[in-house]
Amino acid sequence: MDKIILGLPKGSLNNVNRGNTYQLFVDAGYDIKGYEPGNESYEISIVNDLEIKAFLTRPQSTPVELNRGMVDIAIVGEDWIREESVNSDNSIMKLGDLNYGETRLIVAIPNTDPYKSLTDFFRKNKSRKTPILCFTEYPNLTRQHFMENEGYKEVFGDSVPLVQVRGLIDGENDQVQIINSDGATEVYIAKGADLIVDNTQTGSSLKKAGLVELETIMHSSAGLYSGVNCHGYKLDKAKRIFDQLFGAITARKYFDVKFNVENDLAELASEFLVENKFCSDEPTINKGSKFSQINVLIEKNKFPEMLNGINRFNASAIVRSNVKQYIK
Ligand SMILES: Nc1ncnc2c1ncn2[C@@H]1O[C@H](COP(=O)(O)OP(=O)(O)OP(=O)(O)O)[C@@H](O)[C@H]1O
Ligand SMILES: O=P(O)(O)OC[C@H]1O[C@H](OP(=O)(O)OP(=O)(O)O)[C@H](O)[C@@H]1O
Repeated sequence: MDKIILGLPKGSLNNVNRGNTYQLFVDAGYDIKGYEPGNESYEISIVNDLEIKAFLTRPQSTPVELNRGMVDIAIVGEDWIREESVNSDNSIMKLGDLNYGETRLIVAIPNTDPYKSLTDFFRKNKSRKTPILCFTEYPNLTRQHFMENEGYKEVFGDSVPLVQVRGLIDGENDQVQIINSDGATEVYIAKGADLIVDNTQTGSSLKKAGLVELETIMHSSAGLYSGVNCHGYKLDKAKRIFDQLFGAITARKYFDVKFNVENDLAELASEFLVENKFCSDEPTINKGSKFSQINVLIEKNKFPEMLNGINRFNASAIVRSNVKQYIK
């Protein structure tokens, strides 16, 4: 049987301070080699799951690889999937969101500009002689967003903004030019651009460049996606991989807590835990000669409240551990 081919992201989605995909695989129980952040190889091995063959992919190119069947599944930000899908239907399917690598794609301008919105920007630039320049890594989403903007429609109607990707130029409205950037997009404002469209996470890059957000185009986070070749047993396998990864993500929100109460208080303590939803289905009770050990999986943010609550049952030997995997 052919192995399922998995694309793993290079860049921010495998950066210890941003979206540590490597750590996610480790936490999910995969013995993964060649994908350590900052030291990735092009071929990555998952030693304890030989049904998977993994390659490094650049998120920008991942949708193309999924659409052409070069990889069967991949982890990538939704922003790149949408950028690829603007002008055509594709066969990429989202297996599920992984809730990290969260960014927003935004339109930004210099913080000294007077504009209140993109509509305001287009209205106030109606009569200018020079073209409006916008740099971005996401020219398709930018063009779509501009064409849906009230101000753009008022000034330019249905005329399609010009898009330039290196030597390739498309579109008719050369008064609004959207130019492809390969990174460090914020800097284009200092070099003479009017607008940029870029993703932001903490906002520090925008601040450093003296820019402010005008509006949000979309929210993005990392997800597992399948491509044109992912059918039958590969799709089943893909779903199992997603569950295993998502189990590790879910587990990060939980503690595994054990404590002792005297046997005659065990039932009351258990009822208290169920009533307050301080457990998954129900607490597990291990009865000893004098004491019962009670075990619950509890959401981290509920732990302090639970600790207060179990005081009344004279809880002792309270042990709290992190959870590595929780498939609900
Ligand atoms: N600061 C960030 N924090 C978390 N995720 C981010 C951040 N910046 C970008 N991302 C997400 O990571 C994915 C890849 O981003 P991007 O295309 O900017 O490449 P990159 O991570 O900078 O790597 P490269 O060096 O290959 O360009 C996108 O889906 C994006 O939303
Ligand atoms: O809001 P922040 O926390 O500052 O993060 C956002 C920045 O991170 C990414 O850039 P990256 O540093 O990967 O460099 P790049 O622009 O060259 O892609 C992204 O393109 C933004 O510029």
